[in-house]
Amino acid sequence: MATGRSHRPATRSRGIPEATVARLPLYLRALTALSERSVPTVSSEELAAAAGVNSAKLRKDFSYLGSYGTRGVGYDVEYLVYQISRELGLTQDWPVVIVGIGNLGAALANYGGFASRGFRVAALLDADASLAGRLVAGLPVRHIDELESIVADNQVSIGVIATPAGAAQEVTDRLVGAGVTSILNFAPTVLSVPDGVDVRKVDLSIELQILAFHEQRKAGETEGRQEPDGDVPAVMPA
Ligand SMILES: NC(=O)c1ccc[n+]([C@@H]2O[C@H](COP(=O)([O-])OP(=O)(O)OC[C@H]3O[C@@H](n4cnc5c(N)ncnc54)[C@H](O)[C@@H]3O)[C@@H](O)[C@H]2O)c1
Repeated sequence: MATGRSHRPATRSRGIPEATVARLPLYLRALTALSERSVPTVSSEELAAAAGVNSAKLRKDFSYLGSYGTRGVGYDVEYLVYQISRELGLTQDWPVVIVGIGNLGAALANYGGFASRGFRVAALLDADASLAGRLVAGLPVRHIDELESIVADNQVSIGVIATPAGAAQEVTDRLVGAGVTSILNFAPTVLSVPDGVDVRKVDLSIELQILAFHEQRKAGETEGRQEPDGDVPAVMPA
């Protein structure tokens, strides 16, 4: 979910809808798995199932890329990997900085999936001077006061925030002031950013709360089925 003050259009350049953009990484993950198994072609139905998407939607999404597949053969896996990677801007490297190297920041720094997808961790930054110089995932933690020079020297355009919520806006302002235009925010707070800056928010606790909601409903349905006459709902509606 994008947050912040900036109003982003519903479609991106070349008229690709945001909803399609959001599914491209799902197709890419499924296609990469096929590519690793040296599978040359894939049908829209197979790929849709692997990506967890409806196949008509997949065909529509691929039509925005100008990719229609070949009847009876399907889509060329390698070419589609290239096309989607290019569309997502993954054919170039994106240096990122991670700010806040506590439990989460260190776990993110150790996550191999960034580098393998072209997101090079340029620096790890923290306000705690006692952490400076400590190696995390092979990189020395650097003091937040170095943020501006690191962003400029490495042409960083993506910042990852893993600080406590109370520090996240201040860190955002510094990142934006230094020239960062995309932020991945793990802190549980809404960030304000100027136009032209994209913010994506990741919050596992929100995902868990949604699962809790579904669990509660499932439990209610099961208990409801167990009622002898089924008249009395196990969970009273709010
Ligand atoms: N999105 C999620 O799913 C998810 C999951 C876990 C944690 N979190 C959030 O991630 C954040 C970090 O959690 P944690 O457990 O790693 O906390 P932590 O206390 O272990 O680490 C926070 C780090 O941020 C640093 N910091 C504080 N202010 C700073 C500033 N102004 N500039 C730079 N660094 C600063 C601290 O020195 C510390 O090293 C919290 O906001 C937490 O709520 C989110």
